[in-house]
Amino acid sequence: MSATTNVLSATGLVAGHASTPSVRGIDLTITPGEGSVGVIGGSGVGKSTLLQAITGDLKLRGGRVTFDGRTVGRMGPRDKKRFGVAVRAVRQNGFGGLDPRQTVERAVEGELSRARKAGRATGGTATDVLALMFLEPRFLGRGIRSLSGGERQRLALAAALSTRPDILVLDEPATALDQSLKDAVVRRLVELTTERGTGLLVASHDLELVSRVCQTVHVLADGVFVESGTPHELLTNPVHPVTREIAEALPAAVGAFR
Ligand SMILES: Nc1ncnc2c1ncn2[C@@H]1O[C@H](COP(=O)(O)OP(=O)(O)OP(=O)(O)O)[C@@H](O)[C@H]1O
Repeated sequence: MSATTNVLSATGLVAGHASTPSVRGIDLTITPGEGSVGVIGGSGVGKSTLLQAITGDLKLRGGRVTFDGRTVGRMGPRDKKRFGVAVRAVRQNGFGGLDPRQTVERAVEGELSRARKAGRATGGTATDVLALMFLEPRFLGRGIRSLSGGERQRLALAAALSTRPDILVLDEPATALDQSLKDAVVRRLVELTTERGTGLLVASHDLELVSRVCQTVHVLADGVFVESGTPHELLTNPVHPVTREIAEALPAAVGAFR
């Protein structure tokens, strides 16, 4: 895969659920193999809305989203199918596209089978998929609905990773995890996406997480990007008051990034 294929790009994106759009004039590019992009901002600023708009799950009010040069909202069935496999999203509190009525094993097997049919090299079993996110084989027989929030979050991440997408879009990927699991999950995410050249877009209110995963970070406030930079730049020299507030709220223990 060359660095210029399978690029997901938003230009002048405007989107929202209510009458006033939550996000406006957003420009964003995720290029597989060229580092991860983070969107940081407080509660309700529009992070999930932005991610839904970028993945084609929410109609745009303005602007354009393209994947590999094709406009996402206007794809024919073939391109749409390809897009669905190439760009995987794990929503906040979601099931990662898995059917919550199924057992973990059945859902993961279905996922692997779809990925194989789409020509994605999965080369593993359902047990291997669970191991990606430190879930033991004993979970295979469990119903997805019966999982705890943290188990479900890790299953959704593992399932998305198992299909080897070109781009992974994650909305608050670690909110349900305790600190030690969060550390392990973040390390694994960085390791796998770096090794595979997966483009990663992560939205979170958690600057520590975003700083550890992303090379470029955009600060979202009042629906617009107010500042962008590397995590180090935003932490050491925050310019916008919102960035300053977020940086100052970070525990001193994250001094490695300052
Ligand atoms: N389905 C919906 N219908 C109406 N309004 C919505 C809907 N989903 C989100 N909103 C509103 O859109 C705005 C942006 O919400 P969004 O979920 O994108 O924010 P967020 O930054 O992801 O927040 P959080 O960090 O709390 O999850 C909020 O005012 C929210 O109440």
